[in-house]
Amino acid sequence: MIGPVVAVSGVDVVRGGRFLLRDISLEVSAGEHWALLGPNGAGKSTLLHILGAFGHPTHGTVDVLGARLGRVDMRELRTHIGHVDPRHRLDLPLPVHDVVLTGLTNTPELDHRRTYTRAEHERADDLLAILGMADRRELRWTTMSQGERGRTLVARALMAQPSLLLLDEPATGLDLAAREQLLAGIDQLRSQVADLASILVTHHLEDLPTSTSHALLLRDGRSVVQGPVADSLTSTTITECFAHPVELRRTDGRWSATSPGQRGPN
Ligand SMILES: Nc1ncnc2c1ncn2[C@@H]1O[C@H](COP(=O)(O)OP(=O)(O)OP(=O)(O)O)[C@@H](O)[C@H]1O
Repeated sequence: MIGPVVAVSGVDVVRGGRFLLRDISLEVSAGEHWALLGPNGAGKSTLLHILGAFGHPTHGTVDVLGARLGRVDMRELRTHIGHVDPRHRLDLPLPVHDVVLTGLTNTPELDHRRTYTRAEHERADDLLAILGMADRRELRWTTMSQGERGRTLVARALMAQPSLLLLDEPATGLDLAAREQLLAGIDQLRSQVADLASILVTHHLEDLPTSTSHALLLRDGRSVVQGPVADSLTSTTITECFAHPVELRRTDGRWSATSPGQRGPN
C-alpha cells in the first residue's frame, strides 16, 4: 500500500475522566516490526484495541491501512488486520487446521456457506508448518496446550494475508521451547512477507523476536520514547519506562534485561 500502514496523530483516550492514552502519535510503515512495551496499566492494550479497529480515540486521528477510524466500517476493516489475542474465545473442539481456516472470515467457527479452496487449505498447512505445528494435525482446540494455541492463533491471523499483524503478548504462558519456536516462526514469517507490518505487545524484552525493528515505550498512557530499536531500546529508556534500574543487553539479536547488581557469582 502507499503511505503508512498505521498513522496515529495526537490521540487521547479518556475513560471515566481518566486519560488512558495521552497525546500519542505513531507512524508504522510496511516492513516495520514494532514492539509496544511498558509496565502494567501503561495503555498498551488500549492502543492495540484501537489499532485493531475495536475502538475509537477520544481525541486525535487514527488511520489503519489507509482508512480513518470513525469514517469506515470497523467490522470490514478488521478483516484486513491479523490480530493475535491470547484471550481468543473458542469452546469447540475444532481441529487445528480448521481453527487456522477461520482466520479467513475472522469468525470463531468455519463459515459453512463458504467453500474453502484447495489453495486455502494448503496455505493453512504451510502456515502451521512455519510455526512448527506440521506434525500436530490431529490436535483439537479444546485440548491444546497454551503454546500450541499461541502458534495456531498466529497462523490463523495470517490466513487472510493481512498487511498489519497485531500480536498481544503472544509468548505469555509458553514454555522455553515453545516460546523459542514461536519467535523463530514470527521471524521467518516477517522475512517471507516483505511488506508485512506488525506490532507486538509484551512486558518482557526476552520475548522480542530478533526481527523487531522499532519500539514504542509507554508509561502512564504517554510515549516515553519511540523509533528504531538502536535508539529506543537502551538501558536508559527501559529504566525510565519501568521506573526501575535495568541493564539491557543484546546478544545474537535478542534482548535481555536484568537489574544492576543482581547478577549471580559468574
Ligand atoms: N474501559 C475502561 N475504563 C476505565 N479504565 C480502563 C478501561 N480499560 C482500561 N482501563 C485502565 O486503563 C489503564 C491502561 O490499561 P491497558 O490494559 O491498556 O494497560 P496495559 O499496558 O495493556 O496493561 P497490562 O500490561 O497490565 O496488560 C489501566 O489502568 C486500566 O485499568
